[in-house]
Amino acid sequence: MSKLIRKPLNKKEANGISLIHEVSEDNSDLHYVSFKMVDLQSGSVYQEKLEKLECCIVAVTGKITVTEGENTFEKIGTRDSVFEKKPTDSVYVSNDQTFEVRADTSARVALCYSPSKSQLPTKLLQASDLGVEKRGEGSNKRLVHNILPDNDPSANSLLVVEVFTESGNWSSYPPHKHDQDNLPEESLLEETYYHEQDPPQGFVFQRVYTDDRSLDETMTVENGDMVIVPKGYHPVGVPAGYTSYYLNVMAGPERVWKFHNDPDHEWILK
Ligand SMILES: O=C(O)C[C@@H](O)[C@H](O)C(=O)CO
Repeated sequence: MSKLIRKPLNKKEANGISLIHEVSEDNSDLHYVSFKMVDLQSGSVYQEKLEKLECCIVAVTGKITVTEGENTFEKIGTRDSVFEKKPTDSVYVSNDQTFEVRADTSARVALCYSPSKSQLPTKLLQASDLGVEKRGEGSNKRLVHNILPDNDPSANSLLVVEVFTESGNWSSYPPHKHDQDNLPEESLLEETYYHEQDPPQGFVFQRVYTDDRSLDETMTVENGDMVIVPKGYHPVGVPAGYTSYYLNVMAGPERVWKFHNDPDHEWILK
């Protein structure tokens, strides 16, 4: 199996917490992005003290109460399934802060991390304030919820977005990459994908490849899998009958999303 794909851990920890995914510098080739997905039983509490990292706490499903110092955001979260396609609530917590996530209902919570040295205010990223985009045309259409886009100054290095791609469509397509620290031409952003499909027995195909094909992995990605994109193009194809969801986390030396399309396939945009 490719070292870029991760199957759910489903590791039951203490007090009603299950670790679904943990991606970090210790177990991947990533240096900027790290990620945890946890399931919380109703009433359970997840606590963490951040060092020189910032964190976007995404209420993927269910309702949670997030506390950091004097800040309390009660019963946030908007959906029982991502496939309700409603934007959801998140909370930004900066470096050197300690936060707590209490599950008001059973909840799946994404913890999206990247480097941060200059502390910014803790902030609720309210669902109703998120930018929603309908991108693409033909069989290249997708729906994008911008949770922490690069034009939102709430974070130092973190970018978070979720994408819905319907039956028979492609996304992250035409294939693009952002693996060169060469602004204004291209930015260097590592990326992770947390995938779900509806109905859940579905799968999508994702290819991660470089111009010189020194990296060229095509993966069958199933419900709950993660894909790690340290570099290269990373298109996703969705078979007929299924809807794809993925949550992207990106980070790099500059908080700018400036991608470069694969010149072999850019013609489809014309
Ligand atoms: O536009 C899309 O299809 C989503 C992708 O841009 C995805 O968020 C990504 O690959 C970001 O680099």
